[in-house]
Amino acid sequence: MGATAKILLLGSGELGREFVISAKRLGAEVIACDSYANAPAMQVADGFEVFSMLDGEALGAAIEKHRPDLIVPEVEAIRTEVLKDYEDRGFTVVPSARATIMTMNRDRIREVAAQELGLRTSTYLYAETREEMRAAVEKVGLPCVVKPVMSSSGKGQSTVRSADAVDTAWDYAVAGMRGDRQRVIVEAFIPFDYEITLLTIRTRDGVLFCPPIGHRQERGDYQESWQPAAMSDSAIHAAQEMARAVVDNLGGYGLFGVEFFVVGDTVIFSELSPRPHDTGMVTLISQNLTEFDLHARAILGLPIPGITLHGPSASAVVLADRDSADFTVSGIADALRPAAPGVDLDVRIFNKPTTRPYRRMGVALALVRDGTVEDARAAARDAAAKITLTYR
Ligand SMILES: Nc1ncnc2c1ncn2[C@@H]1O[C@H](COP(=O)(O)OP(=O)(O)OP(=O)(O)O)[C@@H](O)[C@H]1O
Ligand SMILES: NCC(=O)N[C@@H]1O[C@H](COP(=O)([O-])[O-])[C@@H](O)[C@H]1O
Ligand SMILES: [Mg+2]
Repeated sequence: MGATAKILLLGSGELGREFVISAKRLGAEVIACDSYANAPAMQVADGFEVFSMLDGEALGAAIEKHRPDLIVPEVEAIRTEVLKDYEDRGFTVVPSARATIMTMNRDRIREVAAQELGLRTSTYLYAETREEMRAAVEKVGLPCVVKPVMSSSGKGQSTVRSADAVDTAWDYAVAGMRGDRQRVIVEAFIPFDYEITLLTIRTRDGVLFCPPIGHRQERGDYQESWQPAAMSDSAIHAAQEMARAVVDNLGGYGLFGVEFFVVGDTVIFSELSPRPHDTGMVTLISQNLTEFDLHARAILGLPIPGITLHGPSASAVVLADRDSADFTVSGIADALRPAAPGVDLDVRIFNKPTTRPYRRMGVALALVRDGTVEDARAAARDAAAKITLTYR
């Protein structure tokens, strides 16, 4: 086929879909994998495979069948030991098998950040039983945040505000955890002023940063994001140095979404994704190169001469509210009509085959040429509100 590189994409959601488009524009061939057919990235890829990424045998079989130049994880939940195995046999895992193992397990990345690198994090303890969790909550203090060590997008996460809530939080964490380790992290609740994602790109020519992205989360899941987040120079510098330390420790090439809480001028490391981040979808309108373009260039060894911001920008999510396999999406024309001049609007509709409560089905994007980040946030929220899901 004469492709520049053959990529096996592990996970085929909305982030994968945009990544496939970016990689294909640079001549790559992409085989998209996920646990269900017709996933968003499969719809735009060269080929697809349907299997659970947690099934080590099926994962190995897909790697053997396609013999990709690059294995690119798109979700956290992957049988990562298999990736390590194939890396040892000479395959390239993006950014590295170790990075996928460390970040899939909150306790492992926390140990690297807090113990090995000495970065500031929330106070934390681990627990493997209800009783241990009760003791951990007492030591860490109230309020605190409880999360399964293996989970993402807020699954199994809750905030404990009183001692009576310990049982409910434990049960919720156990129900929301994935993988075979019944273990939670109990973190002191950080009353942050704001939180950011710092998109950090590790390339052969060094480490690059995008302007910081602010975001708002509900139920541990992102609702809106904006760029640039207003931050002091010293806070940006502190976040960049922490992000650099973490990505250099993890190694490999690619884009990482490094999450921080900010209190005054104090920057606290939270966690990171060794791949494009959901809050980074704002870069689909805000930058000359999107986070997906940057990931593709970094892993293909292509130059990134500069990252420029077009102006204050924002993204706002479109969520479903029930389970359905028969629904339509409408209102796109209204969503794309700006209420004011000087505002660019766009949408991404993911075409997921089914809905479920709070499932992200699309995102609205806004860029204001002559205005503020607040204007961009309002424009993105208004556009998202115009998109409706009708269930049949
Ligand atoms: N210790 C904490 N104090 C205050 N808020 C917190 C704390 N930990 C998490 N949160 C809130 O919950 C959100 C989700 O937490 P976190 O990023 O750890 O979960 P996640 O499941 O990995 O999410 P994702 O996979 O979407 O990144 C954070 O962005 C923040 O808003
Ligand atoms: N915070 C991680 C994240 O945003 N991941 C993105 O969501 C998809 C899963 O969506 P689904 O649960 O709707 O299938 C993943 O495939 C990825 O694109
Ligand atoms: Mg997070």
